[in-house]
Amino acid sequence: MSIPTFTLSRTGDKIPAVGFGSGTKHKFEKLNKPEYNMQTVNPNLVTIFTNAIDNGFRHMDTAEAYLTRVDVGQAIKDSGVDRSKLWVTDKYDQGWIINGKLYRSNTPSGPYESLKKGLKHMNLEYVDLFLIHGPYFLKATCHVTVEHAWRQMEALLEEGLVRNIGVSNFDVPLLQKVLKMCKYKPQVNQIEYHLYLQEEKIVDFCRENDILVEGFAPLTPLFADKVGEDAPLNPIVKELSGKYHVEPNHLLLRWVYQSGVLPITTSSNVERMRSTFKMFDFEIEPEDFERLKKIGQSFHYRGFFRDYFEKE
Ligand SMILES: NC(=O)C1=CN([C@@H]2O[C@H](COP(=O)(O)OP(=O)(O)OC[C@H]3O[C@@H](n4cnc5c(N)ncnc54)[C@H](OP(=O)(O)O)[C@@H]3O)[C@@H](O)[C@H]2O)C=CC1
Ligand SMILES: O=C1Nc2ccccc2C1=O
Repeated sequence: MSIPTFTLSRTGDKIPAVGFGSGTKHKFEKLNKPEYNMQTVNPNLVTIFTNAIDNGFRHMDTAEAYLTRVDVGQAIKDSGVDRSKLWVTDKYDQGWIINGKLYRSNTPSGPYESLKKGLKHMNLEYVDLFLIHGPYFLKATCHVTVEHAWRQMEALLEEGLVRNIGVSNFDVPLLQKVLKMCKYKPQVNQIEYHLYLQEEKIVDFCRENDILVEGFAPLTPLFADKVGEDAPLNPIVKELSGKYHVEPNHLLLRWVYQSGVLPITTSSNVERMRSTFKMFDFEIEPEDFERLKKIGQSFHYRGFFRDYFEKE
C-alpha cells in the first residue's frame, strides 16, 4: 500500500499524508501512571505504537510534553521498519497555560537541549520534523523568547539533527513574528483543525507562505461528549458515509485531507488503525465537500487552548 504524501517547500521532503499521534489519550496513559516517566517505557503504549506501524502508519507524531518519545522510539525499533521509511515528528515543550493553570517547560533552556534529550530517549540520530509545540513564551514557563527558540531550531537544522522545522498552535501574529526574523521559515504549523474549526485565517496565511498545515483532533465532529448529541453535521455525515461506502471517521479524515491539511489522528484499536487508509480510496465530490464545509461553519467547537485562541 502506498500512502500519498505532502511535499515540504524548502527541502522537497515528502511527508506521509496521515500521521499517528502519541499524545492525547496516550499522553494520559503515561502521565497518570507514576511508575512511568519520560525515560521508561510503558509496554502498553509500545504495543499500540508498534501496531500502528505494523498496520501501515509511516508517520509518527510525538512530543516532549507527552512523555511518549521513549515509547515511540521503542516501537520504531520493534517494528523492524527501516528508519528511512518512517517519518518522525517531535515537539519542544515550552510550557503551558491550560484552563488558567501554569505548567513549566520540561526544558526551560529551549529546543536545542530538548531535542538532544529527545534523540537519546527515542534512540534516533535525527527527526524528520521538529516543532515548537505551543505559543506560551512566558518567563514563568521557559527561559527563551520565541525568537531565541527559533534560533535554536535553526541551529538544530544546520547541524542535521532535524530535517525540517516548524511550529504548532501558532496564530498569524506569532507566525509573522517568526517570519520576520528567521533564516529558515517554518515548514509546518500543526493546529486543531476539523469541520467545526476550519481556521481559515491561519490556513490561508500558511498557504500564502508555503507552510503546510497539519490538523490535530480531526475526528472531533464524531464525539457527542464534545460537540453534543444534536450537532449539525450528524445527518450529513451519516448520509455521505452511506453514499461513499465508508465509515464516518474516513469521511472526516478525507475532508481534512481534501482541504489540503494533513490530519494527525490516533487510535488504540487495531481494526481502526488498519482501516484508516480507506481515506485515500475515495474522493468527496465538490458539491458534497462544500455542503460539509458550510454546515461545519454553522457551529464552532475548539477543544484545545481556548485560553490562548479565544481570549478576545
Ligand atoms: N500540537 C498539539 O498541540 C496537539 C497535537 N495532537 C496530536 O494529534 C493526535 C491526535 O489527536 P486526537 O484529538 O486524539 O485525534 P482524533 O480526532 O483522531 O481522535 C482520536 C480519538 O478518536 C477515537 N476514535 C478513532 N476512530 C474512531 C471511530 N471510528 N469512532 C469513534 N472513536 C474513534 C480514538 O479512540 P480509539 O482508541 O477507541 O480508537 C481516539 O481516542 C494526538 O495524539 C497528538 O499526537 C493532539 C492535540 C494537541
Ligand atoms: O496531544 C496533546 N494533548 C495535549 C494536552 C495539552 C497540551 C498539549 C497537548 C497535546 O499536544
